[in-house]
Parts: sequence; C-alpha cells; structure tokens
Amino acid sequence: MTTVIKGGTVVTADLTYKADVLVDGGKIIEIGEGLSGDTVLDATGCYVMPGGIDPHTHLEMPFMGTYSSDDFESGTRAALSGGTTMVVDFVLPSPDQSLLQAMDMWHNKSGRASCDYSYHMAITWWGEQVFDDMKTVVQEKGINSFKHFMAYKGALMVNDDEMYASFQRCAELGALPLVHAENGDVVAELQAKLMAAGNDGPEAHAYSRPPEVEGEATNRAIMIADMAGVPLYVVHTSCEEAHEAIRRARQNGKRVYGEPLIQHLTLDESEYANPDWDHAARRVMSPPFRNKKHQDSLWAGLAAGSLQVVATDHCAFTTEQKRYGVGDFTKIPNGTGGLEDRLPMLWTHGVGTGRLTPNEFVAVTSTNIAKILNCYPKKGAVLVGADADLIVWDPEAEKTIMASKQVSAIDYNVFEGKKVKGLPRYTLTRGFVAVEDGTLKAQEGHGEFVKREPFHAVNKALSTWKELTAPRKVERSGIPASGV
Ligand SMILES: NC(=O)NCCC(=O)O
Ligand SMILES: [Zn+2]
Ligand SMILES: [Zn+2]
Repeated sequence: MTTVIKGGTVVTADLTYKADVLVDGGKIIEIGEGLSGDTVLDATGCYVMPGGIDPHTHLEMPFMGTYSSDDFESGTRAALSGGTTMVVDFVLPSPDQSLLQAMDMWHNKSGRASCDYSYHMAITWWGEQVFDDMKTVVQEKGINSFKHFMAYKGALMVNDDEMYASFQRCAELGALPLVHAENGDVVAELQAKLMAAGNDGPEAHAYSRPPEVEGEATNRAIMIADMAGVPLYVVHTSCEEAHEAIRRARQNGKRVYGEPLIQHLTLDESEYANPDWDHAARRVMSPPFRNKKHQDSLWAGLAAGSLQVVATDHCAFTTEQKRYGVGDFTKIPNGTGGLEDRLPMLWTHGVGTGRLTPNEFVAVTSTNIAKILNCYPKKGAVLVGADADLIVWDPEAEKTIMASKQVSAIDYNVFEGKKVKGLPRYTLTRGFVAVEDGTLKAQEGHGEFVKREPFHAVNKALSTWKELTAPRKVERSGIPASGV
C-alpha cells in the first residue's frame, strides 16, 4: 500500500521545491511531480519537511526521588502530535550498575513508543567495568554518544578526572561525548548559602545557577575534549557565556556543538518572580530561564550557525511532584516539558518573526541533529531511501497552547496561553500516518530503536589531526654527558 503526499512544497535544510512524495514500506520511494498512490494526503498550501528529531528527552527518568511523568507511551504521542518523529533519550545507570544492564532497563520502557527513538548513554560513575562496557555499547548496541553531568553533585555528577578518562575512551571508540555544563561544586555552595539565608523559594533555584557556572563548565569541557581529541556536544546551552565559549572554540577549529532549548529561547527569568509558588516551581529546570540578552544570543547563534540544534530536554513533573520542594528549592524536581510544542513554538517565534528561514528551521529541528548523531540520511532527510518520517506542515494553522488539550501526562504547560501559527496537518512515522488532519492516531509500539554507528567523519578528521600533532620524542645524536 503506497501513500502519496500531493501538492505540497518540499522544504529541506538546503532546498525548497514543489513536489509530491511517494511512500512505501516505511520509506520514501519517489519524489517528483504528478505522482499517484493508494492513499492520498493533500498537502496543498503546506510544506513537506523531515519530521522533527528531539535529541534530548528524559522519559520516565528516575530523578530527585521520583520519576518524570511522561513515559515512552505518553511522551512519544506528545512528540508526534507536535511533528516530532524521533526522540533520543538518556540511559542512566545507577551507581555501580553496568551500562548494559541499564540499557536493558531502558529497552523495557521504550517498547511502548509510538515513534522511533535512540539513546545516549550517561556516564554516571567511573571504573573498569564502565570502560569495558563502553566498547560493547558502541560496537554492539548501537549507541555512539555518552552524556556527562558536570552538575547534580552527590548524584549524577562526574569529576574532571572521570570526564577526561571517559572522553579519551570516546575518542578511541569514535563516539561523541555530551555534557550538561554547570559547575556542580559552585552550585552546591550557592544553594547552601541561599538556604541558610532563608531564600528557599523557586526563584532561588535561578540565583543558585547564574550564567557564570554554565560558562565556566562549558569552557572547561571544551578544553578537556580538545585535550582528549574528541568532538563535544553541549546540551541545553542557555546563556551568552556558554554560547561565547562554543563560538570561540568553533572559530579556533574545535568541533563543538551547542543545543539551545525551545524553553530558553521563548521563556525568561521573570517566570520565577511570579507570586504563585506553583507557577514558578513548574518552571524550575537546569539551567534556569535567563533574561532577554541571553535569549537574543541564542537566536543569533542559530542564525549564525554557532549553535546547531533546538531540543526540549523534555523532563515533565506534575505540580504534585514539584511540591516536594516546598520550603527547600533544592528538592524541586528539575525539569520542564515541551515535546509537543517545540516545532510550533520555534516556527512561530523563529520563522514567523524572520529570525529563521524555513530551511534553517528544518536544519535545527531535524537535519543537523541527524548529521551530528550519525543517523543521516535515514533520519532528517526528504530523500529517496530515507525513512518516511515526514511532516506536512500547515503554516496557516493556529492554536493556543493549553494544558487541558495537551497529550503530555502532566497537569500544566509552561507555554500555557501562547498562540502558535504553524502546525502539522499530517505526521508520518515510517510511513504510518500518526497525525491526520490535525488529529492524533498514534500506534503504541510502532516505534523502533535506531542504531547509530561510531566514527563519524568528524571523529575521523579529529583523530587524524591529533595523531599528526601528537607529542614526538626528538631523536638526538651526541647527547652531552649529565652535568651531575
Ligand atoms: N534539565 C533539567 O532540569 N532536568 C533534566 C535533567 C537534565 O538534563 O539536567
Ligand atoms: Zn542537564
Ligand atoms: Zn536533560
């Protein structure tokens, strides 16, 4: 049974042209004019684009004494409803747990996914077993990226020596290290100081994580990655200090990627001053929301190419869960949602305002991500042979974001009341029509695990350069006798 998307304009990261797209067996089989198929999807007035890829989600994440409330079932349904057709989640091994066992646990959870998914592996502790498991994870299990938390002291945080060891291992295996870049030691000190002064509300969360802690850690991670000879991906880049470090590194030839979140691009720190405790606590995430100066920096980075992708870090906690932190802001579970709103919000505030072109929109929501994570052109492309993960995007469709109408399992939405213009008319996940005329028809269990190969061209180029410039002993004849 073939499906044809007819009458639309194909928009990719680098081309815009009128064409029909024919799909069969979950793949794109033909692109051209005048195509026909068994099922016809009308794309008149719409853009046909690669489905969104969210490179940063935490579905059913064990964190801060609870679990994030969207799991692979509700989370991937939310994703599809907003035009995202692949999510990349984080496997989080417990202390001393093998990476392989942790990955099995994630596979048990992800069986309910209705769109495709992949994983990053988190390095949450260090030892011989982790060193050995990393090889199996890369060479046999299809994961080529490893996350390092430089914050959350006493929980997920790793120290510089562990990070350097892991980065070197990534270099050997052709993998990509990721960092949550905040100085966890300084954050812990600031948290204690604020609490001691009676500053226990959600606004203190933002005071405990100023841009400097992020800028410092981003610089440090970049230098450590350079010494280890690996590329680096910095997650949830939220401020000019971190962006400046990434920009400077890239200008110096370092292979560093930066990932702003849709929340940081469109919401600001004034949210924490809201007199309603729940309102402010629902927006507690790390790094916190920043001011307009930082937002402008992130938008400029996307346009300039110094920042490459837009994610959500979707980690949704209910109001009840957020209230674990009443009287102690350090106990408010960190995280916000955004999976179903990322594309409409970015289109509205990016393309709708002229800060991004439609092609740049595709690049930062899909194609760049697939390229960096090494699953392009299976994902992130409108090409013959690519997976038919596609959105038929209606630039005129409008809605007001409301928790009461969302797919996500939580009881509020950080974008509540925002008007968006630009929504999926159809969302296809490997050819299956999961959003039809704006109505969600996702199929539980349809999602498949996407294996990603190591040794991206960037890893190869970097290791070639490192080998060429490695320290070499100078062979000398006629060494003088020791002066002792
Ligand atoms: N970002 C956040 O606050 N929660 C999710 C975990 C993380 O990415 O740091
Ligand atoms: Zn993080
Ligand atoms: Zn995260």
